[in-house]
Amino acid sequence: RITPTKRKLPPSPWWSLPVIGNLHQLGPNTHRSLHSLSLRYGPLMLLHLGRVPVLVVSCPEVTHDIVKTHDLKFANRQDLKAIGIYMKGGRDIIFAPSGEDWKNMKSLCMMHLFNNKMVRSFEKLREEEIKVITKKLEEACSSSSSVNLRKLLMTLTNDIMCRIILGRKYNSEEGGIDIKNLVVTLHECFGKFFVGDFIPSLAWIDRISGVDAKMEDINNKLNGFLDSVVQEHADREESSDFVDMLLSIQKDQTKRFGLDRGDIILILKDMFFAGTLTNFSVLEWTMTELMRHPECMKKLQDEINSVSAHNSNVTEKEVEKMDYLQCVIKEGLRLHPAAPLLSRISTEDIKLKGFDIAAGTQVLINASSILRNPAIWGHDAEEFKPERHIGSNSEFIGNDSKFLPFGAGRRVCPGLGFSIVLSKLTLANLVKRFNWRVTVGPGEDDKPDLAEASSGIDVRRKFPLIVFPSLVHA
Ligand code: HEM
Repeated sequence: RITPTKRKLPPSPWWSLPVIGNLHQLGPNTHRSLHSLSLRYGPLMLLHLGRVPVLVVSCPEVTHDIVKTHDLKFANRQDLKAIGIYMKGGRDIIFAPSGEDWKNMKSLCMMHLFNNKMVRSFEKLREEEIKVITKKLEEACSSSSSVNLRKLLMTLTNDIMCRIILGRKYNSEEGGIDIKNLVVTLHECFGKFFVGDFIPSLAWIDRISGVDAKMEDINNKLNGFLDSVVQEHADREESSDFVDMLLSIQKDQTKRFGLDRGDIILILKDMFFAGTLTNFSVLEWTMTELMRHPECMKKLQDEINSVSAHNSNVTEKEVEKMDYLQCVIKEGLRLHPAAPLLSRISTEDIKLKGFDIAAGTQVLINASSILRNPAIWGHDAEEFKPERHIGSNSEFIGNDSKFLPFGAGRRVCPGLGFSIVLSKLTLANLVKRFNWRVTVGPGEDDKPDLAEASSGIDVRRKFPLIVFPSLVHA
């Protein structure tokens, strides 16, 4: 290990308090506070959150070192109390340390859910569900009533995921438990401040304040619900969805890699936990930006109409020909990455940009700060400008460390292909069929706001996007 006296440490804010360290310098939107601090202390900055050293990275060069060059040494994520409650000692994909089990589970999801062929096979299902929401929007148009677009998009993405993963929809309209409400509450619990994570000697405060118990409670509810769904599948003959596939692997004794009921529940929980809020949030933010930039909305409408001239819904084949749509989605994700902070932990002592980083240092890559950096994106970095992506080589997969809305390296998001197809199809249909306003009639300031709210993991609009749609060809 590097001896403390010889260490060259990254800059730290000078105002660090006893016991809490730099905790008081973080506001409710952590990615924003970290960005402001990095403007003063540089793109590689060491904070002390209570007793925990946290390296904050806000530049693509060091990000590349972490997620590519030294990927193996940064392959694990930080260990938090909420994660312990979520995993209950089991094996999952999002938080588990990288190793054989994690690799097998991730490959299993890639093979049976997220490879290109599987993603394409869900085309009809996606188109059916999009028709359901366009019908609801048409009804709102005819009665000139407002629509909570967040609620609609959340239902859409959740219904699609439920059908693909669990075989049918689980929402309040279908009766019974609404899985998305459980997932949203679980996310909110992750966003709560667990004192014990940073000041272990004060961990008792979490028990008294009830954050532990609330998280345990919601986690148990979600586990219980998923367990009952798995049992329903185990009790029937037919085999058609992802749960059936997981159960068949569990039964197959010849497989090198075995799954038990706890593993199956954790994999399913991961899919909903990682896929629910991210998907709708990207769509809600992109619609927000399009409504704030009518010239971009018009350009997108023109592209969609030129490729998809008929009167019915846009299809996936058509969407693939739309270059500007791709730029719009990239720009939406650039300004509003659903997961603005990528979490890692160093497993060995290492040098980064000449600084000594000790093993066990938590690392937060501030993807959102990199995605808005004027030195990278130009003086108009804060502006929504899809044209900046025309001819760009930055792919969603994380080949370019300045554009990492889905992360990169071995921990890259496995659901990205699925999400991009869904985002494109949904957006194309919403924009082709409807005009959008935030007020009933022509208003002076007809623009949705950009206020953010962070749950600690994701960043969504602070207030749901309430809109008045009208039919384009009315
Ligand atoms: C627009 C939608 C989405 C966005 C923006 C997004 C973004 C991300 C990001 C930034 C990460 C962290 C990557 C890293 O640390 O390098 C991640 C991880 C992950 N995502 Fe997504 N995601 C989306 C949709 C989904 C969906 C639909 C699923 C599954 C149904 C999913 C499953 C996962 C899983 C399992 C991980 C953990 C991967 C690992 O640790 O190896 N995501 N996602």
